[in-house]
Amino acid sequence: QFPRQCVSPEVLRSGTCCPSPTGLANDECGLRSGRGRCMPVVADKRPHGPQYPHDGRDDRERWPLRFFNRTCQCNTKFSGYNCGRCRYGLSGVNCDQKITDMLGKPTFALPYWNFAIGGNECEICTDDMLGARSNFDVNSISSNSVFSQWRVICEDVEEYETLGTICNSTEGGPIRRNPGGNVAQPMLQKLPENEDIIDCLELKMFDTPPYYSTSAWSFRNTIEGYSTPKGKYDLKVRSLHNLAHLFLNGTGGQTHVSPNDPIFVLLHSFTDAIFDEWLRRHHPGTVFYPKQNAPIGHNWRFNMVPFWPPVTNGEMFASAQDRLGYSYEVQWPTRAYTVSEIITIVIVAVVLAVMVVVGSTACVIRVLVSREGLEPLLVEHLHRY
Ligand SMILES: O=C(O)c1cc2cc(O)c(O)cc2[nH]1
Repeated sequence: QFPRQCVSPEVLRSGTCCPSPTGLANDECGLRSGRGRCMPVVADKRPHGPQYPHDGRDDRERWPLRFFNRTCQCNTKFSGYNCGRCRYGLSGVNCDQKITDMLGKPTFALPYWNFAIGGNECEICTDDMLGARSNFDVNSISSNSVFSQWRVICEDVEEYETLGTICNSTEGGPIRRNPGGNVAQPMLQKLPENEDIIDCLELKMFDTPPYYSTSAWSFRNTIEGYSTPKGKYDLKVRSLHNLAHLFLNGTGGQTHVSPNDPIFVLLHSFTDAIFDEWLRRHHPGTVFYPKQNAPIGHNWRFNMVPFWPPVTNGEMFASAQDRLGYSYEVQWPTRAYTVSEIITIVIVAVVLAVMVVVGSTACVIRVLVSREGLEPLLVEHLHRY
C-alpha cells in the first residue's frame, strides 16, 4: 500500500513519506504549486480493544506511525500520496475543472469474481482468465496460463514475526491452487450460494460487540465469513468471503500470502460490491464504529489500516456519494418465491383486478343513470332503503 518511493531503507528510516509530484527538489507534496504540504500524521491515541492478542507487536497499531510519522496533506482540490492527482470530480492541470457528467458516464469499472454460484467449480480458473489447473500437478496452475510461473513473495512468516521486518524477501515458489480440492474438509469444497448473499444483505446491524471474528448478527462478520449467512455465530462455520478464500485451497487460502494469487483482487472487489449494496440498502449513516474497545484500527475515528494516505473511518464513511461521486449500477438477484407465495400473489392480483373492473362498471352505470335523468330517483331509492 505504500508508494514505491517511500519503501527504500533510507526513506523508511526517515519516517517521512512526502514524495514530490514533479520530481523537483523542495517540492514535496507539490508545495511549490500549492497542492499540499508535508505534515505530521495524526493518529488516535485511545486504546484499542483487548480482542487481538498481539498487543504492542502489531504494525497496525496507531496506523501508520510504526512506519511513517509525516505524510502529504493535500489542499482541497488535490489528492493522492504526493498530491499529484485531482480530487474526485475535478480535472485539468490545476484541478480546477469540474467533471460534470460523472454520474451518467462511469469513468472506470472493476473486474470481479462472483464466487456465490455454489458448486465446486472455479469458473474463472481457465487459461484465458486466472489459470486452469495443471494436468500434471493438481495444486499447480497450467503451464498455458500467464500465471503458471507467478511467484509468491513474502512467504516466510517467521522472517516477519521474529525479525519484525517489513517483508523484503526474494521471490518464493509458484502460486499453489486446487479449487474445491480439499478432500479433508468437504465443507470447504463448495463455493457460497447466491442465497447466502441475499441472506447477509438482510442483516441490519453493521457490527455487534465484541466487534471481532466472534460477533453474531453482525453484517461485517457475516460477509467476512465467520458466521452463517443469516448471521448466527458458529466457531465451525466458514461462509462468504472466508469460504471463497478457503475454497481456493492453496496460496489464496492462507492469510499471509493470499494477495499473491491474482484471484484475490477479484474476490475482494466482489466482496466490496456486496458491502456497497448493503450500504445502499441500510444507508452509510448506520455503519457503526464503536467509540472504544474495538480491535486495532476499528474504533471510531481511527485511521483505517492499511489505507494510504491515512484516512479515518469517519472520513471514509462520510458518504460514498460525497467522497466518490458514484454509485453502483448492479442488478442484485432477489429471493426466489415459493409456490404458496406465488399463489397468494396471483389471488391478490385477481381480487384487485376484479375490484377495479367492478368499480369502473359502477361508475359507468352511474354516469348513464344520471344522463337518463334517473339520478334523483336512484338517490331517493338509496335514502329510502
Ligand atoms: O480460515 C479462514 O477463515 C480464512 C482463511 C483466509 C485467507 C485469507 O487470505 C483471507 O483473507 C481470509 C481468510 N480466512
